[in-house]
Amino acid sequence: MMDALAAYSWFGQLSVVVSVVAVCWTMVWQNLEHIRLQQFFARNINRRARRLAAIVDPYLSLTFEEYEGGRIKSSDAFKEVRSYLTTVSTRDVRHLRAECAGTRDGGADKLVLSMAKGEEVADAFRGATVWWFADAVPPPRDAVPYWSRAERRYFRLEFHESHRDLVLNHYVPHVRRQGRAIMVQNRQRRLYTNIHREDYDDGWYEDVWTHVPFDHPKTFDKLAMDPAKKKEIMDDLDMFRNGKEYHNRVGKAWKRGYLLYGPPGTGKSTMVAAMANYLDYDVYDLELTSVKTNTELRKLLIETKSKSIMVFEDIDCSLGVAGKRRSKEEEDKDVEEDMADGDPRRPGKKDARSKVTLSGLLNFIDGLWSACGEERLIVFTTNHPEKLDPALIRTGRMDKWIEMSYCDAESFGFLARMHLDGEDAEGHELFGVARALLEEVNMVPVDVGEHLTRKSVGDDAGSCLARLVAALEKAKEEEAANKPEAAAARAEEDGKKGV
Ligand SMILES: Nc1ncnc2c1ncn2[C@@H]1O[C@H](COP(=O)(O)OP(=O)(O)OP(=O)(O)O)[C@@H](O)[C@H]1O
Ligand SMILES: [Mg+2]
Repeated sequence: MMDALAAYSWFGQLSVVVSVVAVCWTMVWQNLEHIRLQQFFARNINRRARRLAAIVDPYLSLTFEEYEGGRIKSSDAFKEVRSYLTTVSTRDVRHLRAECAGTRDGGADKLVLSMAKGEEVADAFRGATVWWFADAVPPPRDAVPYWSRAERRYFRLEFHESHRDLVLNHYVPHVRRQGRAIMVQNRQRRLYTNIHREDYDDGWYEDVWTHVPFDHPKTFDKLAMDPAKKKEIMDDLDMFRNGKEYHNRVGKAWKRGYLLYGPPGTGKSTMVAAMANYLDYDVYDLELTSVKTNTELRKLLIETKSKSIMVFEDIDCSLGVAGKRRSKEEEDKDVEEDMADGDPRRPGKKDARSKVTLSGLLNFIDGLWSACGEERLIVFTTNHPEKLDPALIRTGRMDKWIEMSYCDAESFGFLARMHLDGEDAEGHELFGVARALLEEVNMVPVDVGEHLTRKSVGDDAGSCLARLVAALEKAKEEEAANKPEAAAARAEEDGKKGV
C-alpha cells in the first residue's frame, strides 16, 4: 500500500515538474522578443525533424496533378506523364484504364491504356529505380459549371533521396520528352476554327478555338503543279521543320510565312492541306472577320499550339487590312470603343463589326507576341496579292510567295493520270488536243479535274477527254469574243448596220 502511495506521489511530482517546464517553455517562447532567436529555434527543430524523417523514410515524392492550381484545362505535364506511363505500366500493371485517342490515319479510335487508380509501377533509369503511383481526389466542391465534375487524377513519382538530381534534372525531362513524342504519334490531328460557339458563351468557357479531326486526303503527290516548284516547296518545308537550331542561333522566332496567290480554283486551300499532311501539323483556320478586336486576336494567338499552320483564307477580303494603313487616330478610336464595350474577353458583343486593325494583324504576325510558341507556319491565301498592304507581305511576315496558276500541259497530264487511273489516257487522240488547247486557253485545275471526273459507270477516258475538249473550245471562243479587237470589230459592224 505504501509502495503504491509512494509511486502515486512520485508520478504526481513528475507531472507537476513536466507541467511547470511546459508552461515555462511556452511563456519563454511566447515572450521571446528577439525574433531571430525564435527563428533560430524553429529552424533547428525543423532541421532535426527533417533529418530524423530522412533516416526513417529516405524517399522523396513528386506529384503531377491533372489540373494544376484549379485550372480548367488538364496540365501538359500530367498528359505527358500519362503517355509515358503507357510504355511502362501496360507491362506490369494488373488494372488499367482505357481512354480514346484518335489515330492519325483515321479509322477506328485507338485505345490509350494507363494505370488505374490505386495502381503502382516501377521504372528504371540509369541504374536508379523509381516508382509511379496513380491516384485521384474528388473534384472541388465549388467547381463551376464547365469544370469537369470527374475526380482529379494525379501521378506521384517516388525515388530515393540519393537520386534527387538524376530524377529532377534528367529522368523527369526524359519522361516529358518521351510522353510528348508518344502523344504526337497517337494524336488525331485537328482543324481548329475561331468561329465562336454561342451556346457556351456564358463567360466561363475558356476555349477560343473549337476543333474537328483533320482528315484531309490531299497530299503533295496528288497536287498538280510544276514538279520543280513542288520540290522547292517541300524542301523549304523540310528546312523549316528541321530549323530549330538555326532559328535559335540567329535569334529568330521559329515561324515562317507563306503567301499563296492565284485565281480561284488553282489549289491554294488544297496546298495548305498538303502542307499540313506533309509536316504532320494541326491547322488553325482563322476567320478574321469573326475576330472583334486586336486583344481577341492576341488571345487566339496565345492559345495556339506549336507544330501548326495558321491560315488566313482570302486575306484580301478580310476587313480593311487589304487597303492602306489606317490613321493612328482611327485605330485609337476603335480601341477606345472596345474598352467601352465592357467585357475584354468577349469584346465587341454589342457591336458585331470587327475592329481588328492592320497594325494589330502586323503585330500578331511579326510582333513580340508572335514568338510565343514555336514551329508555326502562317499562310495567307488571296486572289489579289496586289491589293494587300506591302507591310503585310514583306519578308519576315510572308517569307515565301507561291503562285498557284492555271492548268498547264504538265499539270494536265498529271490530272489526267490521276482521274483516269487504269486507262491509257495519254494514248488517246484527244489527250494531245486537250493539251494543245490548254496552251492557248486559261482553265483552272478545279475545272480540268471536274471535266475529267467520271460521271457515270459508262464514262471512259474518251468521253471525259471529249468533255474537256468541248469545254476548252467553248472557253477559247468566249475568250476570242471578249478580246478588244473582237469588240472593236463588233462595234464597227454595228456602226455599219446603223444599230
Ligand atoms: N493544282 C491542283 N491539283 C489538284 N487538285 C486541285 C488543284 N487545284 C485545285 N484542285 C482541286 O480543286 C478544288 C478546289 O481547289 P481549292 O479550293 O484549293 O482552290 P483555291 O485556289 O483555294 O480557290 P479559292 O481561291 O476560290 O479559295 C479542290 O477540290 C482541289 O482538289
Ligand atoms: Mg481557297
